[in-house]
Amino acid sequence: MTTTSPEAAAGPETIIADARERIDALDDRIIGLVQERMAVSAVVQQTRIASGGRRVHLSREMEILARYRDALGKPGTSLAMTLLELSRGRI
Ligand SMILES: O=C(O)C(=O)C[C@]1(C(=O)O)C=C[C@@H](O)C=C1
Repeated sequence: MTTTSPEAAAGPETIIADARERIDALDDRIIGLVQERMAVSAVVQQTRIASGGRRVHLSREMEILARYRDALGKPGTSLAMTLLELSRGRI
């Protein structure tokens, strides 16, 4: 008797449509997390500015860039730069 996985039985169009649904759901969650990150970052920046500091904290940004690069390689650095730009605006 041969066994067939549900994926193999489904056919390529169904597999692709199902996977795209999962990708859309993941993107919704990622966008929500980015928006949450922006809101939390705004709290940090506003608190620092209100106590006489600057909006930007470069050594903290270096830690974040290194974290993303270590996890995702060179494109991770670009992703972290985009997240930082979304969170604190352009510098
Ligand atoms: O961690 C901080 O001190 C922040 O202000 C947050 C944050 C960030 O979005 O990660 C934003 C601006 C700073 O330049 C560094 C980091």
